[in-house]
Amino acid sequence: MNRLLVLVRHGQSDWNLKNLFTGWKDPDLTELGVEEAVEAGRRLKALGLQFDVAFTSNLVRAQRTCTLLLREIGQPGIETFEDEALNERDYGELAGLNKDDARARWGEDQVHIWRRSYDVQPPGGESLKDTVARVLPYYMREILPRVMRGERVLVAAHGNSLRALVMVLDGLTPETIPSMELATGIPLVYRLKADTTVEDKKVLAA
Ligand SMILES: O=C(O)[C@@H](CO)OP(=O)(O)O
Repeated sequence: MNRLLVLVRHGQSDWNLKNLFTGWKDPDLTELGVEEAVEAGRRLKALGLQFDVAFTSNLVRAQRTCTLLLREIGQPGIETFEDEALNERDYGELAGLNKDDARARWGEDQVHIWRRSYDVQPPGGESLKDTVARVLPYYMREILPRVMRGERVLVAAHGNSLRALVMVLDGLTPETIPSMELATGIPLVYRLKADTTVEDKKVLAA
């Protein structure tokens, strides 16, 4: 059985380019972001991968990435579910601030803790732990059962909502997750075992 699960972070957004904390704000893709989404499709196509269903967030950068990728692999319009459970981590009061300005104001270490620690919340926002607490139930309820039925599943989402999933799939811990980064537009191709753990993982980097 297939049990194919592909995770892809959206292509570069306007706010990635401007180095702004984004969270639940809704900027579109840049030209490079569009190209990254198309390139992700090309890499999946080169492996002959096709999908039965796709999941994305309710933010435009992930939705467009999903649409562009599916068009590139010749599957526009397959069943696609949009849900805020897959949204980026909410960056609270940091949203819209420049990351370098934040480092100058609060210090490199504090900003790194807000961005990459497991359980420290940025002011007014979600920690990765909070993000896991909303992404994981959605994965268990909506995504995993389809993978287990042999459907080939695409998830186009965000750096931290996907770090939440990768943490669980790869068995990372609060100590090891801070060094885990997800590049824009690079598909992670998982095959799962019948017991829902990972049989095989490929990172489709250049
Ligand atoms: O700003 C954000 O929403 C995220 C992703 O772009 O940033 P970070 O990598 O700092 O978690």
